[in-house]
Amino acid sequence: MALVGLHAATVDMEFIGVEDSGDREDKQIAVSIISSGKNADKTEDPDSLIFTGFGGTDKYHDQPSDQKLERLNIPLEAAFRKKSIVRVIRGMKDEKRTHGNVYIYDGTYMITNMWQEEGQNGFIVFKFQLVREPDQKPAFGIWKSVKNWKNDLSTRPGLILQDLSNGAENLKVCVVNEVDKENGPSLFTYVTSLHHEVINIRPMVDPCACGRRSCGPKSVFENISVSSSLVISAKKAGNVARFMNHSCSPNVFWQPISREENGLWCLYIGFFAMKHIPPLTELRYDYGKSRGGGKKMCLCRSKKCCGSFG
Ligand SMILES: C[S@@+](CC[C@H](N)C(=O)[O-])C[C@H]1O[C@@H](n2cnc3c(N)ncnc32)[C@H](O)[C@@H]1O
Repeated sequence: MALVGLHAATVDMEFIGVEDSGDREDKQIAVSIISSGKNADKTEDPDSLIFTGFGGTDKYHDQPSDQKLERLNIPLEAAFRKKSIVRVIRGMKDEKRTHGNVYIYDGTYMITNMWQEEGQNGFIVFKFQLVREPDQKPAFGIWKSVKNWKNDLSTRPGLILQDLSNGAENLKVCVVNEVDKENGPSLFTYVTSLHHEVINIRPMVDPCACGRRSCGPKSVFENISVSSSLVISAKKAGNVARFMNHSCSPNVFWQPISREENGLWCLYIGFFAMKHIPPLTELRYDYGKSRGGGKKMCLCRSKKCCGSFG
């Protein structure tokens, strides 16, 4: 199938992608749509939407005449009749943006129904009902939920505590358990900086031997051995990173990093992305395994899960 066109239909950012269907009867079939979420497109249900057909409008975006089964309504009708899959991008107003919408790719849908009805101006419009295919990760639905939670955090499912940081962080750190009845850590202090004993690693300045003027001094670390039993523990106190879970298919990795603070070098644990991480994805790293295999049963549910960790 060759991609025939991606057509802009109205200024509300309603697009449909159309392919040559290879069928003599149905020359073109809709393969993707962008719904602006404005006008008559119903967006309350995150798993379905009603998409309004095209046509019947004038340059002032009024609708002075009926929509007909022509132009872009034809490939939509073909996708309905053939029960073919349509990729959907859904738009939503976002208060942080003064112009336009936020658009989110929401996976595959199927056109399950189409009908005609009287539109706002009294003329006939086409309506297409699209239902999201099952077993897909939430995308638009999550975005909508987060918007609702921002307005009223108590509506968030599994919420135990609204802000674990008690105002110490700019954004609230919610404690949520959607899995079982456990109530989260009882003896835990939220801290935003590392509480540590001074670790005596000092950089020494070494003049470079290359002789070039532009070349500055070299910094080398004083070769002292840090005790091999050095432990950074977040058991009783820590920040949000302390709640990151293990995964056998992690999206971040950890690394010790040293940072100078008031002339002293301090060790931290830094987390770095291993791949592109879409918004609202849980950050998880590989806890590793002790020799002879992990001691805890792993519930990471990734395809590559090896059953245990720790
Ligand atoms: C550093 S805490 C992570 C935060 C923890 N989920 C919590 O609510 O406090 C580590 C503990 O979380 C649990 N955990 C983390 N990842 C897990 C996984 N993939 N499977 C099962 N339990 C896990 C284990 O009980 C582990 O000892």
